[in-house]
Amino acid sequence: MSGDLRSDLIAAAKHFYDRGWMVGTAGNLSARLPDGSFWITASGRAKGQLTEQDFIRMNSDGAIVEQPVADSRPSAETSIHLAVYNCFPDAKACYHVHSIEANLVSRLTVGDAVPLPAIEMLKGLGVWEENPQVSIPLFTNYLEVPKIAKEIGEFFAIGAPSVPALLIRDHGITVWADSPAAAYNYVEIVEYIFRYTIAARQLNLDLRFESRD
Ligand SMILES: CSCCC(=O)C(=O)COP(=O)(O)O
Ligand SMILES: [Zn+2]
Repeated sequence: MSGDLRSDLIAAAKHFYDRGWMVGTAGNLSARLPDGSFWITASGRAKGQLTEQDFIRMNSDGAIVEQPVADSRPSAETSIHLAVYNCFPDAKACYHVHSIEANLVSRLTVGDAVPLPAIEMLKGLGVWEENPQVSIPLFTNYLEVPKIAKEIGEFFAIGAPSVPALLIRDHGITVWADSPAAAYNYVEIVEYIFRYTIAARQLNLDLRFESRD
């Protein structure tokens, strides 16, 4: 049955909603099936109360292949999920949430990449280095979502980022992973790092690495 992944998405959305990251219908989640199609949240649904009827199955060309509720529409940000799946063939889940911290961090950054503090939690995003110097790419939040998706696709066509995540300014994060469980963890880790970044800023902490020499 192709609907099994929806239970993972429902549980994740409920958790993210409870954390305050998917309030007021914000955010969208998708998970990809072995045939390349993916379940994605229908647009405008309350993410803390999803049921299996609140999803639409799309193919890799962006066409609807299964629609449990006739008048539902796929997420307004489906083009971003398509861009991610197109750029990262191993991605099996793509999660997008809106948190206050992500929005604040995007305002603290002038350029097109958010430098991440060199903290242990980076290992959870696959960064196993001494004093890692990594960043999350930051994209402009155009009103026209396909324009955001186009810039994401063009950027990742050049090369994969150090971490499986991106930030859209004044909007929110998107992560991708080889399973729904891993995408869930990536959202939690990125949000932790952003909370850390805001707290460090409030304490006037210098986040650059300092040796004892
Ligand atoms: C108040 S949410 C505004 C739209 C958005 O950014 C979002 O993530 C939810 O859009 P969807 O069409 O997926 O419900
Ligand atoms: Zn959004």
